Amino acid sequence: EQMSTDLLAFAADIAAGRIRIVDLTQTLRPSTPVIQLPPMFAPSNPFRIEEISRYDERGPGWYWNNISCGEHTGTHFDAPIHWVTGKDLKNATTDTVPVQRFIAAAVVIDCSAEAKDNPDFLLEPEHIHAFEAKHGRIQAGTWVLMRTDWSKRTDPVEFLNMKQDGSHVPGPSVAAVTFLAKERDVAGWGVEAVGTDAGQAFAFEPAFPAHAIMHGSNKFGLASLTNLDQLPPTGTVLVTAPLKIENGSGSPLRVLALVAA
Ligand SMILES: O=C(O)C(=O)c1ccccc1S
Ligand SMILES: [Mn+2]
Repeated sequence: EQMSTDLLAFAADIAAGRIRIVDLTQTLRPSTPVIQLPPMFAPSNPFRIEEISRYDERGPGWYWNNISCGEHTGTHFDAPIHWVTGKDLKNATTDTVPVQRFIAAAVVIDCSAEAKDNPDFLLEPEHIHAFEAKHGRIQAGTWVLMRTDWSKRTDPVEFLNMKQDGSHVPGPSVAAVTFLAKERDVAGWGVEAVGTDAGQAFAFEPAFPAHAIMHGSNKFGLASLTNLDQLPPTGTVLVTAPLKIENGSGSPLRVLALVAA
């Protein structure tokens, strides 16, 4: 097929605001919530930033910091190698996934009303069918983003919503993940919550289906997204390039959405 885009005209459209860039990234700071696992499992470290110098005796002409955090912190990318189901896949780490896969179309399924009433709301195939009836079939290689407005919960306690029996945050059912991975061959699955699976997904079969099935099918995850309410249901192009960490399972990243103005 002939290339359909004049790249310089595309750049001019961005500069002129004819293409809007929406930042889907949460600001990364020490208070950024990280996934809460049961105490028997090793935890992910929170984000840390320590000043090296700030135009002072430690470095008169410059300001810089040391930073550290788990790969799965804040708005982050899940590579297929992250889950045991993807452990034998080729080109499945952050440094080996073909970069062609880091720019792709996206659709947004709005579940904000349902999630407002029920923190344990699960996206089911019926919701996907209703979306497609209205907006057309989800094309192969497209990201599917679940809008829940969960990122509006700026208090980390509210955002994690931990109770005695674990976290209560929305996500996809096993059937929905299976449909998206197997019947629609999507690029990956993205959410606003701290992780791509629902808070109670440890009890699903298979457990953590958005990880087990998406990564086992060589697909990606995006977690802790924000501003999905600024995107149309279809027509967005996402830029999702993680840090090129050798053998990395994921990384914090800046997720940019390109939308026709
Ligand atoms: O990938 C993640 O950030 C994530 O959600 C996760 C990470 C490790 C273990 C379980 C989960 S559920
Ligand atoms: Mn992750």
